[in-house]
Amino acid sequence: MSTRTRKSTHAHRTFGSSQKRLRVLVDMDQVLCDFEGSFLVKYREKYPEEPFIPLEERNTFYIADQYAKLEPDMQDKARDIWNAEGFFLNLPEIKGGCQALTEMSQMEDVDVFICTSPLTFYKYCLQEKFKWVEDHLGPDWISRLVITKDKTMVHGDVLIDDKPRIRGVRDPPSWKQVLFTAPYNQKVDLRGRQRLNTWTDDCWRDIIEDFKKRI
Ligand SMILES: Cc1cn([C@H]2C[C@H](O)[C@@H](COP(=O)(O)O)O2)c(=O)[nH]c1=O
Ligand SMILES: [Mg+2]
Repeated sequence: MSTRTRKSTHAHRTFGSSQKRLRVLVDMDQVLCDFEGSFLVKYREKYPEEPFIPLEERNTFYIADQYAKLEPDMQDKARDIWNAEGFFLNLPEIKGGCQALTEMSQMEDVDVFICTSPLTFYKYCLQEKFKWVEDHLGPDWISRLVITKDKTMVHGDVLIDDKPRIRGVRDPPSWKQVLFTAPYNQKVDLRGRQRLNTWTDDCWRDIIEDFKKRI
C-alpha cells in the first residue's frame, strides 16, 4: 500500500461520514424554564391585592411592557420578582424539555448548545442559570451553555426560541429560528419559521431530522 493510499484510508476512518453535523441552539427562558408561570405565581404571592395578567392574556414578550399599562408602578413591582435572588435558580422546567435535550444530544450528527440571554441586572441571573443547567441537565452541560445578549453572534443551524423577533448585529443570523410556542407569540406572523408547541411529543425530533436533511 502506498503512503498516499494509507493516508486516505486513515482519513476515511477519522472523517468517515460525509454528513455535516447539525448545530442546534436551544433557549432557556420559556423554552426550558417556565419564566412566565413562575413569575405569575411569585407576583401574586407578593402582591395579592394588585391586578395581574393571566397567562392566556399575555401579549408582549417582555412582561414589564404589559404590566406598565395596568398602573404606573406595576412595571417596577414586576421587575422586583425576576431580579430577586433565587428566581432563575428555582424556575420549574418546561415539561419534557430536559429529557428532549438529552435525547437530542444523543442523535447522530447533532450538536446541541443552550443559548440564553441574561438580564441586564445580572447579579443573580448569571450564576443561577449555570446552576440551573447543572441541576437539571448535569455538569457536562455547563460547557454547552452560551450566555449572550446577542444571539445573532452565535453560530448555529437552528435556534429554538420563544422570542418573536430576535435581532442583533448579524443580519441575517446563521441559524433559522424554530418558534417555541408561548402565550405572547401565538398570533405572530411566522415569516416562514416552523413552530414547536411542546417537548412532550416527538415533533421536535421530526423538526431536527428535517433540518439534518437540509444542511
Ligand atoms: C422582563 C422580562 C425579562 N425577560 C428576560 C429573561 C432573560 O434574561 C431574557 C430573555 O432571554 P431569552 O434568552 O430571550 O429567553 O429576558 C424575559 O424573558 N421576559 C420578561 O418579561
Ligand atoms: Mg426565551
